[in-house]
Amino acid sequence: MKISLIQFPIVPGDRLANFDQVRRRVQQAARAGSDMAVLPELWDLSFYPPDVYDLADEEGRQAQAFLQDLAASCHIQLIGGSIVRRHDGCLYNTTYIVDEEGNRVSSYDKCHLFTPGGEEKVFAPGDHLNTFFLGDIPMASITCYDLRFGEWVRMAALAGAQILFVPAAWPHPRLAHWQILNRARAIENQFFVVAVNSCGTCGDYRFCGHSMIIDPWGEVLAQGGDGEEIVTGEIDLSVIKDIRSRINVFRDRRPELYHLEGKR
Ligand SMILES: O=C(O)CCC(=O)C(=O)O
Repeated sequence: MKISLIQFPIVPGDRLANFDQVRRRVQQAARAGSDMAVLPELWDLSFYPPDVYDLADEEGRQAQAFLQDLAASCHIQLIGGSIVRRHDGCLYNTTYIVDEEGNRVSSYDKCHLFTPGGEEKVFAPGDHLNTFFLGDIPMASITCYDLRFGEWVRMAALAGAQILFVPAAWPHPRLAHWQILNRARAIENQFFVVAVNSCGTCGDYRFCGHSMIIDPWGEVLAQGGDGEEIVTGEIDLSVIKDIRSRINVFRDRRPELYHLEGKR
C-alpha cells in the first residue's frame, strides 16, 4: 500500500488557493502510483485566521464536494486532514475520509482541543472515536493534540485499527515531541502511524513539517523535512501479526488494574 503525505504551507484564510494546492499535489501523488493521500490539519484555512467564523465551511459542504470529486477523478483514497466546519452556529475541526470511488466513509471532530493555543474558545469538541474501513483494512484517525492522549489512541488500537492517521498543525519548538509521541504511539499500539504535518506559518505559529510514516516496531519508514514536500512510503500490514506474536502486549495487558480507586 503506497501512501503520500501532502505537507504544504497552507495559505491562512484562502480556501480556493488551498484547494488548488491540494488538487495539484494529490494529482501528482496519484500519477506517482499512490493508493492514498493524507492531508494536514485545517488544510482549508490554516490554524486559524482571525475571521475564521465567517470563513468557515457550512456543514463542510465545500470540502466534502471537493474531496469526493478529487478522490473519484484520481481514483485515490483521501484522509482529508481537517477543515473548519460550521454546524448550528458552532465551529468544529473536522476530518473527512473518502474512498477511491468518491464515497464519504466517515468523519471526525477533533476531541482534545489545544487549550494552550485557545482552540477551545473557537471550536467545539467532538465526542467520538473515528474508526473506519478502507477496503478491508481497519483504520482510525485522530487530530494533532489528540496525539498526547495515549488513552484515546489506545481505544483506536483496541477497536482494531491497523493504521492510525494523525493530521496535524504542530508547531516549533516542539518538533521532538511530535517525533517521539508519534513513534511511541506506534510502538505501544503495535500499529502503523501515518502523521502529516503542515509547514510554513500562520500568525505566531511556525509549523514544523516532518510528516512521518512509522511501522509498528517504531521504525521511521519515511520522513519529511521542514518545508513543502510530498512524503511517500509503502507499508506492509503483514508485519503487525509478526510483531504482536513476538511481544504480545494485547494479550498481556491487565485492564482490570487500570483504574484509580476513588481518584481520577
Ligand atoms: O500538542 C502540541 O504541542 C501541539 C498541538 C497543536 O498545535 C494542536 O492541536 O493544534
